[in-house]
Amino acid sequence: MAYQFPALTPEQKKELSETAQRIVANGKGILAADESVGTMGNRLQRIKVENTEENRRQFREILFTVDNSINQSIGGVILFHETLYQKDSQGKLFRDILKEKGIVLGIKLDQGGAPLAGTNKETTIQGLDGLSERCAQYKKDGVDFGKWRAVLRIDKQCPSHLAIQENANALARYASICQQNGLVPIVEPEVIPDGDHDMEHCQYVTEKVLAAVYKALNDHHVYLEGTLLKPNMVTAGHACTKKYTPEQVAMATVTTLYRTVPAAVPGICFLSGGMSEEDATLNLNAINLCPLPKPWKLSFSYGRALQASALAAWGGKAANKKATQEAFMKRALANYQAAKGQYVHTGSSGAASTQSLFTACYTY
Ligand SMILES: O=P(O)(O)OC[C@@]1(O)O[C@H](CO)[C@@H](O)[C@@H]1O
Repeated sequence: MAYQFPALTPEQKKELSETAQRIVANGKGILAADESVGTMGNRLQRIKVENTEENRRQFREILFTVDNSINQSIGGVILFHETLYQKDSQGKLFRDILKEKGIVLGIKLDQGGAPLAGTNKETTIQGLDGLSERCAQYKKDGVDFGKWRAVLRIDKQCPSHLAIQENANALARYASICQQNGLVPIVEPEVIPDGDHDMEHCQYVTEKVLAAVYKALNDHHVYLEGTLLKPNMVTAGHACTKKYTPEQVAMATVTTLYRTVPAAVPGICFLSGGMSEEDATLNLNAINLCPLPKPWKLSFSYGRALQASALAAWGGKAANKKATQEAFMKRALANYQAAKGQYVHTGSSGAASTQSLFTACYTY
């Protein structure tokens, strides 16, 4: 079939693929600091801090003003709309602080779930209306990548064929719109860990979901070299009684990716999905040591697993800035090492780093 209507110019493709590669270069990963106001409220509630714009700003200021050497382990930061336009206490925009560190700016573009009628409470994700205009504005404001999270659940009759197809199509449409506006799309189809299913069942479902996503991306003429994938690791459900080692998780995860994700994709940055900080690091390390072909960079785009210790150390008090930054830096460094398969667990982790960060039905 002749290719008569190219979607992107060679210059656009070059920019997109260079940006994607930069984010995951040399063991770097992503800090997912794009919690919506509601999600951030849940995080702050755990440490008994009120969910005000000022408190959200203060915590994020502490993270973003960490030592410049953070740029060795963090290649990109995903922001929520509010944060992109916030400033530090000296009046400097967060986005300028991050850019000066050489960190690529990303933005959450999805706008929450809507029910798919006739299914077992499944959803599709909203945010396609006006997306092109939003992307164009964000690009002007210094953003170079986007994120869209679709949620799939394992349950009776779930995920349904409809939910898989509908979410794959929305992800592909979003990815195409991002690329038209010069943003690298992070494609995030998350199979959430709710349920008592075993790891093998998660593998079966994740393979079906990813295969549908890559078919849809191809149908929408998405340039894979200018994308990043943000998948779940293949794990047992949170309530499953059978336990699996990081090596078993790694084998199931890489097998799944090898069967479904084209080698043209430069990087796969896992979400942490409620794993403890330490488990997320150990699993990523095992994934990078897995003896299967791995044509992509295998890195992280963690929200909870990069911020839990830092949030606990902060506790809403400015006086805890140093301890908060140390906790964040420690996790960033550990995951950078894991992205190279060089993490060595020392056994000196704090209590917060081994605590499960699971939230039931984590759908927003
Ligand atoms: O699973 P984690 O690593 O905590 O977060 C993954 C993530 O995609 O889900 C959150 C909710 O959309 C976002 O804040 C974040 O980017």
